[in-house]
Amino acid sequence: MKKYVKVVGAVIEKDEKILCAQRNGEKSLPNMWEFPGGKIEDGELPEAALKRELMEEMDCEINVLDKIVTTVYEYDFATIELTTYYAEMVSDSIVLREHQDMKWLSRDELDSVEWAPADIEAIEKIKNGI
Ligand SMILES: Nc1nc2c([nH]c(=O)n2[C@H]2C[C@H](O)[C@@H](COP(=O)(O)OP(=O)(O)OP(=O)(O)O)O2)c(=O)[nH]1
Repeated sequence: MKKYVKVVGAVIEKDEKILCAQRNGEKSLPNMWEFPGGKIEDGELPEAALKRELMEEMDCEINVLDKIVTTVYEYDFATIELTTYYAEMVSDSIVLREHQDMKWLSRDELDSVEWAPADIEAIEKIKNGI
């Protein structure tokens, strides 16, 4: 059976723009865009996992706000359960430690990059202001 992996993603909004991060070319889903975050460890609360991942990946402290949606998506390499949360930055800067690029996009611009398929449901909700 395929691996079932629980993942959290942060939808960080600042000045009406949303932080979008581009995956590394050597990883699964190469060059695709996603929300920063990652796998929940055993016994970890989703919100704590999100704060930890943002520190590890972007050297960025966040406050986790409302949950957006949980989507289960079956890739060929794993089944991913992605839960997205709105979040706000506490730190005022970002250091890209794992992603190859980042962009701040308005809701209207979100379709201008190629999102990981598991993210599409969240993108639709965000575009509709949910
Ligand atoms: N962080 C994050 N991961 C996502 C999103 N959408 C999506 O399909 N994923 C997938 C990519 C990865 O397979 C997995 C998250 O794993 P990870 O971030 O901890 O680890 P990773 O990039 O090294 O992934 P992997 O190469 O081990 O598969 O979830 C998203 O919006 N944010």
